[in-house]
Amino acid sequence: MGNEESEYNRPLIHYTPEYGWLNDPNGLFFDKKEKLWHIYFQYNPNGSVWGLPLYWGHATSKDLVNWKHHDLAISPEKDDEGIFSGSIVIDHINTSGFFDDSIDPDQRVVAIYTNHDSNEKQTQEIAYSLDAGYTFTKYKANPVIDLNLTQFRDPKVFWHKQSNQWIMIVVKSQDFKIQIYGSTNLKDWKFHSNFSSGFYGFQYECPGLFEVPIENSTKSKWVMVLAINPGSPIGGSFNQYFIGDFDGYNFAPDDTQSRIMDIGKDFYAFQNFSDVEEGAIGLAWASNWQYGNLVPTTERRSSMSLARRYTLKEININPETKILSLIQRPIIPDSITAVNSIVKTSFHPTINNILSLVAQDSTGLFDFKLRFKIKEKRFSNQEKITFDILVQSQVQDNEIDTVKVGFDAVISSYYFNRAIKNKNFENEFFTDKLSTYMEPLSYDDNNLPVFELYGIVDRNIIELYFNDGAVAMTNTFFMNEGRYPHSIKLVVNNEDSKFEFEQVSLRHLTN
Ligand SMILES: OC[C@H](O)[C@H](O)CO[C@]1(CO)O[C@H](CO)[C@@H](O)[C@@H]1O
Repeated sequence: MGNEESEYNRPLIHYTPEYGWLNDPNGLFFDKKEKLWHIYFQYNPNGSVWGLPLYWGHATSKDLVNWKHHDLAISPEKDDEGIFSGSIVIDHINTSGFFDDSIDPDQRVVAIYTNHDSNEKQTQEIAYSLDAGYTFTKYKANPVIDLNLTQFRDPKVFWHKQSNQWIMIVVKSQDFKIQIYGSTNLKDWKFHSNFSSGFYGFQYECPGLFEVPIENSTKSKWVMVLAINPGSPIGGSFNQYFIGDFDGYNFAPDDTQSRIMDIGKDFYAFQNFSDVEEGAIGLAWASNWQYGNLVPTTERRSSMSLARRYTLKEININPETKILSLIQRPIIPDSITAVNSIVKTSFHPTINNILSLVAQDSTGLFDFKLRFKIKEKRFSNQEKITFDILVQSQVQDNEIDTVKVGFDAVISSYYFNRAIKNKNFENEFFTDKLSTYMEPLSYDDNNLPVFELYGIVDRNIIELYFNDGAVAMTNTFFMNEGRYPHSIKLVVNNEDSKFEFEQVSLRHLTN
């Protein structure tokens, strides 16, 4: 690993720019010809804070964890302007007329983005690429949609085969309207409808609409995603989503439920990839506008989340009711292997019988997977029956920094704690304790409740997936200068722990 100071808290497999500021993922697409993933992103190359001029940065990957940086993809015309968020589609049948037969149908790349001009006016523009997504030419008749507004942005476009048209999902941000437009050629757009629902917060941002397969079924549903910032129930930025049907003109939600995509503090501006060969894959910006510009990394600020595969499944939210929910599973290639690990197929922890994986010459990359049952179903509410996974730094100046995730069997809830006394970072909005109630994933033959937990730690970010992706929680954390994860421990808090682990895997990983 890069041992220089600025690298100790730079994630290994979560995308970060080489230098500068990154926020929203943009233009995510899969090049089917090259089998290559492309991410673009909101990028300030001139400093590690958000600022104009703002560009589309660009990176590519064959496996969604090893990224190759490329030159700026789309640039504003003036230094006090920004190429704000947007998306990319592959215009296979050349509806736009931008391409000739020399361009492979799987590489007919058209970007749709918000141009934020010096008067703060926000209009929707398009640009096409004749080299499969590395350089772009702006459409000579831009903008393609101009409502003379300053809060009108973040177009997510896709081909809706059922109604044979391009669909744009874009927000009138502070009017709390998701607007749906249609087009046959990406140049001329017709307003179809508005959709408003869920938490309003201060403003809508980064909307999206994508089809998600239902597990163990041939059916799928449409998922509308919507970013809110500020105004998250846990502070600052978050993504909510709605499940429903889409006919090419109107989105009809199944219910009035607003569902939260990721209950952590650092998962924002989610976008799904265009032209994925099967299913639904997406990722988000792993930070929060409350403190994103202030976190104690210097050369660069923030990273993307891991890419995740999305499905829908009915999950119990209480003993009586199941609801259809997004299931998220991180995409981790086999090239990520264990340097050392502790794997058990059955483990009964006690206060003195713990598991501790210590990495020599740590990469800072770890994961853990637990499947456990609780041996009793009734507890007095004065009891404390918990286990903890402790992610700890190396000892430095006789101190050690810890991030932990645990489970309390009495209230059937996971908890997370990233409270670290960091001399360089103190922020009132950097919420350090989070939790979620979980119904059991299943019950064993003796009707004992079974739960699962998967976590991946990558130097200064931890992604948690509860009950096989039924709930996800993404958080950054900042250990003191030079410190980063060196060990993982599984501990319990009482002598006769009521936990029976059917599976424990603690791994120190290398990429
Ligand atoms: O100054 C940017 C402001 O904080 C916005 O709320 C951030 O907006 C987003 C969301 O993070 O970032 C983009 C711009 O970088 C914009 O297109 C998108 O709506």
